[in-house]
Amino acid sequence: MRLPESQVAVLEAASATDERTIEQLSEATGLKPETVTGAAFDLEDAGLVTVATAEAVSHALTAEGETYADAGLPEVRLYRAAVDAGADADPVPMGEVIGAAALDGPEVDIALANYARKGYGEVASGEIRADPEADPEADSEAAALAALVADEAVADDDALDQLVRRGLADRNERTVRSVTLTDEGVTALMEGIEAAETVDRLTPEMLTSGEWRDVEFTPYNVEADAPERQGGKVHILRQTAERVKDTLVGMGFREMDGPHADSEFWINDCLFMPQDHPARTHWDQFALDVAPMADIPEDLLERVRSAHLDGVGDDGDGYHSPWTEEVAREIDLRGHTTSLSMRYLSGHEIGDLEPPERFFSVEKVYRNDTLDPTHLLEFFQIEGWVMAEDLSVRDLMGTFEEFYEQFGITDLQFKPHYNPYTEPSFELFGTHPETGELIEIGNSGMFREEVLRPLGVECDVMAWGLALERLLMLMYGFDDIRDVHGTLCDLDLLRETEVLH
Ligand SMILES: N[C@@H](Cc1ccccc1)C(=O)O
Repeated sequence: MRLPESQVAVLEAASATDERTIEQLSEATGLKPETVTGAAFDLEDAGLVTVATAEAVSHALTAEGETYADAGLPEVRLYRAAVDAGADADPVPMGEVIGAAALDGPEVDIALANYARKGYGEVASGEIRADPEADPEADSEAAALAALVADEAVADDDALDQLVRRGLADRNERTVRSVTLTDEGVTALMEGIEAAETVDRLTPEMLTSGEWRDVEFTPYNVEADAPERQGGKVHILRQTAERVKDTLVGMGFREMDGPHADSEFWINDCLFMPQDHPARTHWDQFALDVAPMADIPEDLLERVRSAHLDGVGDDGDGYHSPWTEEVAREIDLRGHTTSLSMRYLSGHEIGDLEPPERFFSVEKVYRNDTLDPTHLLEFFQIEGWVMAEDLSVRDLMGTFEEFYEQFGITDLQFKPHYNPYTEPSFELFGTHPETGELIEIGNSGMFREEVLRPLGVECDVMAWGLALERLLMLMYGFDDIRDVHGTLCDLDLLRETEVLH
């Protein structure tokens, strides 16, 4: 029988009586594990070996686990310190024992929670008691921890599970394949096997010398285990942002850009947000301690000031509240990209605009929110507006329906809303594909006269700010935005999520 060299090597290293793992065979033959796996599968196809598959579980200490392996589990340290302080006879003040146990920060809570659970004693009204019968030497979690450090097998599954639950160890699973010779394999070996020299890659030398004509090529085995390679790829949020941009360009929009740190004038004042109104802090913007903005167009500044103080039009009315240029010139990180819409609509960005016009941006905004599954301190807003004669709310709704449909979202819901700068205003909602919950995906409306007049716009403008991350949640079913970006992101999720087209 003639077989490729690698198969001959594996066959010779395998045994009819003992299972040999791919790892062992790789060591015995000097071949790479993936080559051995490929050869083993080919030999199995030829009936010469069997390949068995098993899941092997192993545990490795986390950094926290390593710390406790050195210093001792917090609850054990607490018990020892309590006994030293005499708490096995009479209760002792907590503070004293915690100090003596050298427990610090979160370790205190960890120690207390596990102290009671393991029956080391109890803590009540600031005093600690230690059960004289308890034996820290018999602590099964401490024993499992010590065994893991020493690289020894741990038989106590409950203790291991508990370490994993406490975040002190990680559980790893991997597939282990083992090879055994079949009767045919043994016979073939006894009859003698000739190694056919095979070639696994074509080289330029083989081509020039003509040697390629005579060699035997190793067949590809696409099922062979191979090391996983993580190539770089464009972040899913960025991919979606690009798709949103393409979609809006396809709908006839042009892109706006502008400063992330901008004056309150463009962020708030142009939007008819009174300077002393909670709406100004409602954005909870990040204020920057930098020089105020000097170059605000004087005529526009004056018109905006007058809109705030006296209102717009004959029967207009202002806010009757203080308005100062100083506040208007202060710099914040923008809490929305509506600042860009103001810059463009004012004519100061790319000159005066004639209706109809459509603009958008997909850009970062910053808000001092509390982090939770649907909020980050920075996120991407899909800003947009349409300037035209005689726009109605139906145009606004129709535009959203057309836009979201491109992303497979067809169940939009609208809720009346209030913004100081639009009338009427609507919030948009979509249904989360996994949880079925309605989630807010955007805010919109028709800019009011008090916004448009000072900007010098004489026709209607409908506008919106949509959250890119929320769109992503509806498209992919993500339920925690912190998995997708920011410091807590889930790299495996990002690597494995298939891109939707
Ligand atoms: N600025 C609003 C969005 C919006 C833009 C334009 C008009 C209406 C609403 C927000 O951040 O929520």
